[in-house]
Amino acid sequence: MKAAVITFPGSNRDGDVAKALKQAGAHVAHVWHADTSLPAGIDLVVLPGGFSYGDYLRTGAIAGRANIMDATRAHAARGGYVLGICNGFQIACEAGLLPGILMRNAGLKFVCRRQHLTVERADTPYTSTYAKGQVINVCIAHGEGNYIADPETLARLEGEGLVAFRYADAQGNVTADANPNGSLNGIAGIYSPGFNVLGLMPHPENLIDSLTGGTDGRGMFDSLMGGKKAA
Ligand SMILES: NC(=O)CC[C@H](N)C(=O)O
Repeated sequence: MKAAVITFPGSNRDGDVAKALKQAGAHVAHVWHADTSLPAGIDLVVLPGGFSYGDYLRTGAIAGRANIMDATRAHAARGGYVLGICNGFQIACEAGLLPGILMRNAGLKFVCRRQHLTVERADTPYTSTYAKGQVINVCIAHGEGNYIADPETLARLEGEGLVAFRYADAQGNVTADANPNGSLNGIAGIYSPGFNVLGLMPHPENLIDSLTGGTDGRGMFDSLMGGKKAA
């Protein structure tokens, strides 16, 4: 698989996600946000985490209008994979790749901690190495992860099974206490209707090595590479 990792001014997890992709067996190209086209033969576009444009205006709002986003939208419209992680999820929403928006955390504080998630379904290109309902332990680091959508959009996401992950406790209970940011229905990530676009606030790219926190994030990259089981 060929992946393009986009770097925006203020991206800071582009190197991390490139490492995770390479570990899973992907070929990785680095692409600057001001470029107007993607390298030939790209299967996956990654919008990485960070603080594009210092989170000014609204987080992701300026990056969502970068030159490369036209090519990214065209790639998604062709059914190509787009993975937006944290700031990348915010950018994907601002660019119209995914519905809804990420608001300031309900507690108005930046939250950096370990977090359990439920894997809502295991029949998608991003989750085939997980089990449905599996509880994974990853990390979060964001100030604006409070997922909001209008009631019709939320009902559609739920009705069409487009919620990818929810914030949960260690037992997999989706409770207000386990919700770090106030997201509606505990939503931590969502898919596009074709399951080719995934946006999520947690950082799977930082859970790929048992020496540094665990491997619960590896499955997402292994799934994309064709579903081999995470080691
Ligand atoms: N780690 C990140 O990507 C942070 C995302 C964003 N800048 C926020 O704080 O909400």
